[in-house]
Amino acid sequence: MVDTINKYLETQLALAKQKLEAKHEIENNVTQKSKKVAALISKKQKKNFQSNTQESHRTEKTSHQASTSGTKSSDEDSEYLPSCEEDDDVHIPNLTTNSRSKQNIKKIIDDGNTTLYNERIDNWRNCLKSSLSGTYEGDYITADVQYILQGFKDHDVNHELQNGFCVPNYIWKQLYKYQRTGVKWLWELHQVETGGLLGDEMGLGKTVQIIAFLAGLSKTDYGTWGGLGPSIIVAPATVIYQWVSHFHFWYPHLRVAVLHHSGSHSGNHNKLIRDLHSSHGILLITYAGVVKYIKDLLLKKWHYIILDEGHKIRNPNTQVSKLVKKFGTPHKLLITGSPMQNSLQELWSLFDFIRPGLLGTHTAFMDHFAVPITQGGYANATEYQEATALEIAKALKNIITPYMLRRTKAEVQDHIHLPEKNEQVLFCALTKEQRDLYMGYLMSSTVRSILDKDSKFGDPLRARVLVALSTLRKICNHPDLYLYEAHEENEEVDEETFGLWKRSGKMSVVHSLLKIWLKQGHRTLIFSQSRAMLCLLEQHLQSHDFKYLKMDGSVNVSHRQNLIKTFNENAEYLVFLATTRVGGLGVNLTGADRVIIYDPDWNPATDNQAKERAWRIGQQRNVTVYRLLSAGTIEEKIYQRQIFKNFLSNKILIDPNQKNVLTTSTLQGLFTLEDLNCEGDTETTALFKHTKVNLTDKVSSAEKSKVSKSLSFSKRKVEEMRRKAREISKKIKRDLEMASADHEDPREKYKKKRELMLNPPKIEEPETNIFDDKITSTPFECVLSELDIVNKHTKIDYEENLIKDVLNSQEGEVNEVASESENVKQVENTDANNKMSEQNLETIKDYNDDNTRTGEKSKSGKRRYSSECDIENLVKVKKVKHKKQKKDKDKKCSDDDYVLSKLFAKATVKNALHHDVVVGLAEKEKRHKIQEEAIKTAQKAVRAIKFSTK
Ligand SMILES: Nc1ncnc2c1ncn2[C@@H]1O[C@H](COP(=O)(O)OP(=O)(O)OP(=O)(O)O)[C@@H](O)[C@H]1O
Repeated sequence: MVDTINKYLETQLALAKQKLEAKHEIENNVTQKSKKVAALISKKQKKNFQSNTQESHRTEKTSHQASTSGTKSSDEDSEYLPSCEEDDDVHIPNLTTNSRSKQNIKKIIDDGNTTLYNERIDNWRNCLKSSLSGTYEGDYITADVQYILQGFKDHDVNHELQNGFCVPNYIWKQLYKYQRTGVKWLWELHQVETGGLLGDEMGLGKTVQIIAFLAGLSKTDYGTWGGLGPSIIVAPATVIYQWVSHFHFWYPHLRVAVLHHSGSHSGNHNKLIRDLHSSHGILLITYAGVVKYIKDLLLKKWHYIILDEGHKIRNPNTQVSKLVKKFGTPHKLLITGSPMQNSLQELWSLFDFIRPGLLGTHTAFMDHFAVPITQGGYANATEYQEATALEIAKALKNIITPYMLRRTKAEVQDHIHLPEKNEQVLFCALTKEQRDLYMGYLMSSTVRSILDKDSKFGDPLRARVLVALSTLRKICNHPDLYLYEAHEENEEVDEETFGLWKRSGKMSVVHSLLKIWLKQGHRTLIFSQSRAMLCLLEQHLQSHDFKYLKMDGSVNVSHRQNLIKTFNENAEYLVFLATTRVGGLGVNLTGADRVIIYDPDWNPATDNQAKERAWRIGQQRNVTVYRLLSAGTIEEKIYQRQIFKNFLSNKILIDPNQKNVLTTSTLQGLFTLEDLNCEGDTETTALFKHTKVNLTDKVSSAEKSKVSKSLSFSKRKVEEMRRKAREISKKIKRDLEMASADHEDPREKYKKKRELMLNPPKIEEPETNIFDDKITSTPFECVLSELDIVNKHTKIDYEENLIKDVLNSQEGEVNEVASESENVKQVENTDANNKMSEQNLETIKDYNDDNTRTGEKSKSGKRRYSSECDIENLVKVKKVKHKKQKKDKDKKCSDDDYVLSKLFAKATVKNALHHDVVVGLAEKEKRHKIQEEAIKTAQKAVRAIKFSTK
């Protein structure tokens, strides 16, 4: 035993030495220029830290206010500070200004100005009249006019629902079935005077459902307002005019005014509030606007307050979160496609708005719900913790289900028939220059001060880490974003080479992609976190004569909607450039069928929101999304973190490759530059090997068939091999059980358990269908998948707790059973409390029933869910597809394969992963684990009953 430990330590020592030597060699190869630049930048950063620290001491009081206001960092809501949405951007020289193609975009006009409003209403009435008489020649197309032009005569008839609720026929008939369910649900909530969260996945028409409901309300004589009273919709700046144009299209009758400096009203804002209030209209306002005008808004009574992209109030401590909760009405709706992004606390904050008190006080919720659920999700959680977490999560689901409606695209695919989506992560090679600069910066005093615990830097470590990470990200994007920081004020910029695509690995990939897509006739959305990067991309597009449009924080809010419309309707624009924050939320960009996410965000929801701009209702073509990552760099770590924010599965965390993943939690892990392993894989592709895009499979199908032939076995042989595998795995299990019964040395036991976890024996997949439809269709499960409960996990606490777990495993058993039964009691009580409110909301039951039915269908038809879950199932999906669809898919595959083969050939892309398969596998593993745990919980319950009778 001592021998083994010694041997192990020796190997580790040898490995560490080898690593150190390799590191020295790399460091020696860093050029003098790179070291000099890094030193200069580090010096500047240090100076900034010092002046910032002094500044922050001086303005401590005011900065505290700003940090809790939630407005400064609220990106696109910067209408009062037009271009400060991406604070840490470098201001690079604008070489593009002279030749910049003019974006001649018209404004959308809201109804803030009474004269203009009356003109619009007259125009609409004329259009209606002329369409009815068959002489329509207007320029204002609305949903009712469109309906008449399609030959229908009943546009002014209402569709009556339960308790006299009337929705105009022309709207009702154009809604998808699930949207009708949504409208009914909103009406149910209205009648019981409560708020709700409409959480449908992005692009399923939440806006339309809300407008249909409000239109219905205005047609229904009900309640103190006798229909629809004056209401407020709060939305991010980019989408407020989208609301205007949706209202003007679907329900032109209603007055919709924007309270924002871009709005059409003139004069005092109080006058607008008064006018709008008396005409029972809709006041559209940004989140920043709420903070600014809260006093005047609270002076009036409002019927509805609706938060679009309501996840913006997920942090309960921001000023805006606190202020929106001050409106007195019970009719509060929150709309978001990403209800929970990071933690359960966020869910609490959202529900604290729609139904204050439902989830208790913040402290009580954190103690009794958030903490146990979070603990149960850790890889090292005990069985008791896991079971408790599961039960509490179920109880939480029961509480919130009546007030939350969420449907996924997969669930409603039979209604909306979205085209296919292919999403891949491309690992791009850094250029030589980038590598050199990256290594140079890693050796700089800023990074050294972070890694050196005894460093004498006075400023907070956190600030230094953030600056260093953002500097590394700049190098990943383009060397010039970094080098420009070292520029002296009067230094000339070399216009020939500044921002040149060849100098950045990712930009080279963009260059190749755009060239190919131009030939293939695709149109592209490019998202970047950074405005400076967007400028470099813009310069590139101009020099290659690509027609493009660009939207970032500097574009006037009232122009944004028309910019989007122009792109969607005008195919000559090949590229739409946007910052992820301004263009990635809420808008419809279905004109594009290709999406490039140039740099990843720490929060996976931000990137997910961005990519959903193209893949939504209205998209006719297959969509391909490429996320670009610089291989081996900080971007890969960010991506891993993104994935693990989506992972709740213990099994994934105890994957043989987990060591690599968990190192991302250490500072050292973040400040390294990883090389490819011996198989040519990056860190992430090695982790998710099974999801790797393997072109050779498709390219040389002839060869493949040769190989498969030579490796084929008879059925009998396969059966025999399976039997053997089963026997072996049983034996290993038996041995392990016997070993634990022998009370062997806990260290030895730990080693064995760890070994087994790292190299699990191949056990056949159980036959059970883990995609149990009930689980899949439960909204809360979808939400849970976005819950981050493993991200704080580190390798060290994993290992330490694993040892503890092994040592405690015997004594824990009895205690667990006792305390668990107590826990079950608590949960039962919560269940009972919530039964009352559930009874009132019949629609939700209808919806769930509906889902179960569709689920059954899918079980036998093997149509849905599977495509998101594993590659094998994907093949099956292909097989059952209609011929034409198959042809489309094949075409898309060959298009995408062609693109990838080109990129691989140029060695600009090192590897590619199927993003949705990576996330889908995690989902599958999660459900598998949950089901296993449910079984264990049931077994324990039986044991508890037996135990209690003894
Ligand atoms: N019933 C419908 N008929 C026609 N078009 C529809 C219908 N429902 C939705 N759409 C269209 O689908 C697109 C997406 O709708 P919408 O913007 O309301 O989605 P969303 O769920 O609010 O998305 P996000 O979460 O991204 O904001 C819009 O272009 C909208 O006009």
